[in-house]
Amino acid sequence: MRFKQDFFEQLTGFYSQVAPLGLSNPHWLAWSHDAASLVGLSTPSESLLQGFAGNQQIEGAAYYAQVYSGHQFGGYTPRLGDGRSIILGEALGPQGAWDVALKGAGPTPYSRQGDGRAVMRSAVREFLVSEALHHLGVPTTRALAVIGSDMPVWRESQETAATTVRLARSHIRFGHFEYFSYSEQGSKTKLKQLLDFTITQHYPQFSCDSGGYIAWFRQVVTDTAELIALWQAIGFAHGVMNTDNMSILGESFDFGPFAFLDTFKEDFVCNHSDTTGRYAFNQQPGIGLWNLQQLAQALAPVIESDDLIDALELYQPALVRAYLEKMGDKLGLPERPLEQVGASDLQLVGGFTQLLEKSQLDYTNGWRKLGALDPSSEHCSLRNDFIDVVGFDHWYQAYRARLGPVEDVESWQKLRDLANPKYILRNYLAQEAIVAVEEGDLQPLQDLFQVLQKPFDEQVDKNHYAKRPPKWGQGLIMSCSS
Ligand SMILES: Nc1ncnc2c1ncn2[C@@H]1O[C@H](COP(=O)(O)OP(=O)(O)OP(=O)(O)O)[C@@H](O)[C@H]1O
Repeated sequence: MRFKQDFFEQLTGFYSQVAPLGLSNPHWLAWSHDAASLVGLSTPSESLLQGFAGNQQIEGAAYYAQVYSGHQFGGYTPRLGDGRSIILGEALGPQGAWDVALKGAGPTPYSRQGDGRAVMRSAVREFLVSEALHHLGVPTTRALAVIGSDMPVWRESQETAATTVRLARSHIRFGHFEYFSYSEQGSKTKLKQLLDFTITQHYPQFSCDSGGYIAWFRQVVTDTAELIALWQAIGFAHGVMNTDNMSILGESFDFGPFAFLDTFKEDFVCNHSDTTGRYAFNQQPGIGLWNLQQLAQALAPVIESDDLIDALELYQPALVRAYLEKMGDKLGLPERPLEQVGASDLQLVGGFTQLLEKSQLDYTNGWRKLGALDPSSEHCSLRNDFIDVVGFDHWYQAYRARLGPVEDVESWQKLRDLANPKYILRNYLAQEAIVAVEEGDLQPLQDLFQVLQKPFDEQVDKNHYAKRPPKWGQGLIMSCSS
């Protein structure tokens, strides 16, 4: 790997240098060839293993933990920072540079009471979901590998430590801006420095002046809206949308108790600690805006408030536009100007998801089946899946009216398969793979990973990966202690 160290060299005072503690008896648990190629790597090697485990220095790496703060469950925590993640620098790849971070590499000055470690199950989950989301077409941080070890770590019981090697185009979070806005006692210097760095590195189309700043913020607002629209379309619940978990680049970031919806439930909560449902599935769009409002407040010392407020107005329309575009693809609707069909298309989408919810049907499979039907036929085979058959008939009538004539049904169905994935990372599948890893068998993890890399394809002999959870896995919520 070849590194540049722009963050490290240009933003002194925004991080602490820290050495990883190392892992005993490290071994590869997972490796993503696709992610590895982004930083010019092809195959795993012993020296990479020892390097990523923190047992050996990696040439050119700087080893630092960034400082940031953030709103957690609505309350402001003035100082967070990378408590268990050490960044090596920006690795140069064929399509640009990627931050490489060792998540779970040991304590840092920001660890507070934590041990700086990640347990195997959470490292494997982060690996799988990062790569799964990427292959579903959702912007996300990537995962290059997971290193396991025999090092004991205590959570609710004894587990083993592991490290996820994370790639991110940037690790800058909303919380970085909050930290440098609120902790510098009125000095705008660092906030401006961070803003200029972000723009120069990641938004070269904008200038580092007042016009460029507001153009940049407008872009952040729409990028965030579009990301959340994709989550809603694909049925992904993040679970902990704190502002320190929001990437400034609008990528999915920091995976804890996340879940893809199985049985559709609009207000599904995937996080045990979220007792009020703040981060419920149907709250995500509103929370995205709330988080942007916090970011705007942090930026107020350097961008005019009126401009920030105007930019926030872009959020709702951008989200609706992106959501309707995605759902229109799922439904196969012919394109029409949004002003004409926006409201009725939203009703059509809502009508279908309500039917799914009433009949407790699976979100992903429900859409996949819809895309496989013959819309030229008045009789829909799908109707028997629904309890509310009359409701379904009404909906189907409205759907066909909006669709209009479909000439080539086969091509129409093929296009639907590209919009309605067959394979998602169901919690029970992740759990089965994790249990196998605990028992020393890596095959189920590798097989699952293989399937998730082609989520839209019909894969021979892989139908069981598309099945709804067995009883033990229904509504499975993962532990938050990671
Ligand atoms: N075991 C741990 N030891 C030290 N710090 C921790 C530990 N677990 C979480 N933290 C810190 O607590 C804060 C909130 O944790 P959160 O789970 O949101 O992040 P994370 O998953 O650890 O890291 P990231 O946001 O980089 O993916 C972060 O500052 C994080 O570094």
